[in-house]
Amino acid sequence: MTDTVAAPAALDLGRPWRDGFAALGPAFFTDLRPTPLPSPHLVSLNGDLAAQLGLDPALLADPSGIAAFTGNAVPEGARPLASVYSGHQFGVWAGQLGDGRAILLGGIETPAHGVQELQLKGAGRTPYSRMGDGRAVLRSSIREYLCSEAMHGLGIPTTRALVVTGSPQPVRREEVETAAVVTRVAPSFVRFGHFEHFSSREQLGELARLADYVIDTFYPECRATDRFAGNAYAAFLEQVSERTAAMAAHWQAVGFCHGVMNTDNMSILGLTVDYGPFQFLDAFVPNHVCNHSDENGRYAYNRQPNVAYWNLFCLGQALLPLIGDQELALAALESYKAVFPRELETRMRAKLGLADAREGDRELLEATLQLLAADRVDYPIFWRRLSHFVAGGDAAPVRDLFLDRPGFDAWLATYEARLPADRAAAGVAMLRTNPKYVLRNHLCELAIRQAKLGDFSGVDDLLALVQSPFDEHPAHEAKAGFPPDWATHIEISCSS
Ligand SMILES: Nc1ncnc2c1ncn2[C@@H]1O[C@H](COP(=O)(O)OP(=O)(O)OP(=O)(O)O)[C@@H](O)[C@H]1O
Ligand SMILES: [Mg+2]
Repeated sequence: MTDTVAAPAALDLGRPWRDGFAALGPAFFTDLRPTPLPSPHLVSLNGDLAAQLGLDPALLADPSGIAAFTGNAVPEGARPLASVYSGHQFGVWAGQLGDGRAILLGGIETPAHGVQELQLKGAGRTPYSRMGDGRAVLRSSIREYLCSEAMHGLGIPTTRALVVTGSPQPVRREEVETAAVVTRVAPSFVRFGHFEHFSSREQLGELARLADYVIDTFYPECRATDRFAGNAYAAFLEQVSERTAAMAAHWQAVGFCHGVMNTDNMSILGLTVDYGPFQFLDAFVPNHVCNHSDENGRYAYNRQPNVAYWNLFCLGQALLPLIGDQELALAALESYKAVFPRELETRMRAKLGLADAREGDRELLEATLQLLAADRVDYPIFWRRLSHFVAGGDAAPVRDLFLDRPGFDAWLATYEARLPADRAAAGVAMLRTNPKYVLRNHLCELAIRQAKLGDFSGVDDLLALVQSPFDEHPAHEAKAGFPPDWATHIEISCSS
């Protein structure tokens, strides 16, 4: 008699699966199953998101759930696949890339959020892995999981993260680490790079098919537009430009550095996607570069808005065969230049507690940022302390952040004169705009160190904090404080 190991029963998520991306056909992906990992275990489960998706958290955390979200068993009804895309990396055409370690399970119908796709990141090699091992390490998976939810908690469009599982399987990076899989959730994982792929190969039928799918599913208003002489593809480019502008404005306002804004990491839905070497600013250093692999500082914090436009330009070029007229494509991209500054001003005005727009606001904002940059003031702490001051507190905790006290006093006088009459109300609004808890690098680092020792409580604690970043969490006061000195020495690279 031979030993047979019974395959784990396929998990039934209890939600209908919908063929969205998969219906595009085989030119767009390769059907394949994830590669199993040994002895999988739960690292952290996002119960809030599970509930929003209509999934039973207990089911996800039981052995069949862990097997499914590690890629060891395919859920009933899912159709796993890896998609092909191309892209510009660090400003250079990189040719074909694709999901080298991400496997899409498919889309599920949710009770309140339409169809949401589930994707496993780190689920094994695919035809697009090139030299890679198809894996993600525990460290980077925890960072992605927490940051997705931190962005969502801040109201920033993003892919979400449902669960992280880990395995003792060694994975070689700068040192030997262990494997993990993060399950991401989004209405679609289509990137600019998907369009660039088919356009660069002059596969115009596929290009149109992809654009039509994305427009009909996510931008149906483009079909009925009277803009651009009714050109739906130009209207689509304009919509994507506007969403990307809104996303970039959010990033700048909150002090988020993405780190790898390659066109293959730009979502066609304007979601923040691919959390690798990201960082939330500690000190306000406008040209801060968070990715240690980015030697030329292409993706520095203050370059992100221009890079987003550059990336949109690549998308525009890719869509040109469909739009059919270069002038129309350029006109569609123009919206970025109008929407980004408007969105940024709106966000920054909210951070300052200014409900309405007035003459001189731009100068006030410029002066604020110059003062912060000159003294490399801690960005989140400045805004939070300012919020408390406006809500009725003392100015001293804000003033203490600056070396240039006369400069600060002069700024404060201008600012106070501009504040609305109802300062208390402005202060309350500011406390809901300027987060107390930000997923700083050192907080991730501490939770990761603990997780590597098998204790995942630090991950769960941080998840709870970043999911309600504007609330007080008295037991975690220290996590709202200044970063320790060692935080400046944390080196985050593309290695993940
Ligand atoms: N360990 C790996 N194994 C296989 N392919 C990889 C690996 N790491 C990255 N890649 C691939 O290299 C390309 C660029 O990687 P990048 O770091 O932008 O993406 P990623 O972090 O893997 O994934 P995503 O963009 O889906 O979040 C992508 O095609 C990606 O799939
Ligand atoms: Mg990527």
